[in-house]
Amino acid sequence: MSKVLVIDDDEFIRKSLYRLISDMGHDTMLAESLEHGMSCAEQGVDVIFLDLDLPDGPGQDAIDNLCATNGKPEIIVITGVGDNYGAQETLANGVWDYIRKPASPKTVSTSLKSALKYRQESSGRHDPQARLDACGIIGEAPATQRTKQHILRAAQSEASVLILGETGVGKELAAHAVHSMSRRRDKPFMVVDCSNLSESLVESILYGHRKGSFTGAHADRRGLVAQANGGTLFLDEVGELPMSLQKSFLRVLQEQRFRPVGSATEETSDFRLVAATNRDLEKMTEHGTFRSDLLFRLRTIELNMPPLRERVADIEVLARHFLSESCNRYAVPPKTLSRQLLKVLTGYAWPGNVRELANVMEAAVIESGAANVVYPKHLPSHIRLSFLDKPKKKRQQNPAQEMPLGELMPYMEYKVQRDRAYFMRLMEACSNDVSEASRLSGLSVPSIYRHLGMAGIPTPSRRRR
Ligand SMILES: Nc1ncnc2c1ncn2[C@@H]1O[C@H](COP(=O)(O)OP(=O)(O)OP(=O)(O)O)[C@@H](O)[C@H]1O
Repeated sequence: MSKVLVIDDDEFIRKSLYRLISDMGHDTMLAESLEHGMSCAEQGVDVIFLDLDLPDGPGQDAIDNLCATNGKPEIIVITGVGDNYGAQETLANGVWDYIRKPASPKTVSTSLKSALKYRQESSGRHDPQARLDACGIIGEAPATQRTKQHILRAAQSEASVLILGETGVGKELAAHAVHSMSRRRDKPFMVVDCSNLSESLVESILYGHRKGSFTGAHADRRGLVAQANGGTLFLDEVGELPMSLQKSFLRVLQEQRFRPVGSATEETSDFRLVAATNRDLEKMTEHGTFRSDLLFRLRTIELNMPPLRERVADIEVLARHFLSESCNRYAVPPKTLSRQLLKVLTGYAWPGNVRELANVMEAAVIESGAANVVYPKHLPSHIRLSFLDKPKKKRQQNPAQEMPLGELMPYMEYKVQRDRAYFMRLMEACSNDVSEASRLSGLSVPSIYRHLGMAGIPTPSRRRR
């Protein structure tokens, strides 16, 4: 017996669905509003029939939250003819099915049965969340959890997916996850790196060629499109796809037919398309460097990968992961991260995102040598400097600015306070290593000691040479 929730403000519909679903042997809950529906869904349900026009808001706005509830339910939208939120948008949002009212009992029961069958099969294989974790996507920050939910839903559909995000955010990882969680998981995942397609060989790389079709074509060769048959074709850096190729490629995407170079006949390939880019494709279409019809074809589902600075809560777990990965790679005993180092890492903006963090942790493992704790001094200096530049509290940024006129302190006193804040932060970033502080600040070692003394900061004992 499965648990089914009906969220609809129309009492007649609620009652009819209740009878139909209960007769099918399922436990049925009814809710007349989004708020009530959400509290029922929190109890864990398998399928939700969701009306879009509800008294306390549009149903489509609640799809994400309903999908994220305990039971990770499938959603079947059941909506009146007048609603302008269309089937395409709904399905692109990862909804299981879209039914128009008035719906026959057969339509409703068929849709419910297929959703439940899918759940049974997929839970038999694995818990979707566990499968997602197995795809190697680390992080539990709210923005990451939302992304994971979107990946899960994208994987359940067959629609084209366009993954957007800055460099190094994990777009390729997400594309892999969409494939590994889809019904095509046992078939090939073929990557086309569009930034690396040489104009002369591009057609042969994508569509293959026949022996003798050009100099150097010594044998028949299958292209990436043919190799993706049954699986997923991943167009990485799709914004770099040469304009000259965009038109012919659009046709291939639409018809799933292509002609190998030198062949008289066309071949077909049943592939699911996933593309990724860090470029602004909308803007590119405005500038005429990307075809709008191709963009339209690529982005049935859009997945936005948030930058690392918007999921600070993930930095620690990712840093630990890359630290342990690098320790294994370099066959050194496991290391731990110092508290100060975590502060520096979480305060940095990570323009290169997760890839930059992975590289930094690898460099820190090398830099820390035999030490079993990694300190800020093992980080590249630009990261430590950014920590120094960053005010701890607004007040320290410029104490004078926030000072009411009546409280203006004598300049020398103000300067002492500012210096003290700087040197405290410097020593924290350098884990109290004066030579390191000297290197980072550009001051001599004796000068550092002098400043520490003047600022009343306890001085670390001088190292013997
Ligand atoms: N959430 C994550 N958990 C674990 N590893 C991650 C995560 N996100 C990214 N990575 C790792 O970071 C590196 C960069 O990720 P990926 O290549 O997927 O980024 P990208 O957005 O495709 O980059 P680019 O735009 O430069 O092609 C990879 O080694 C990937 O495994």
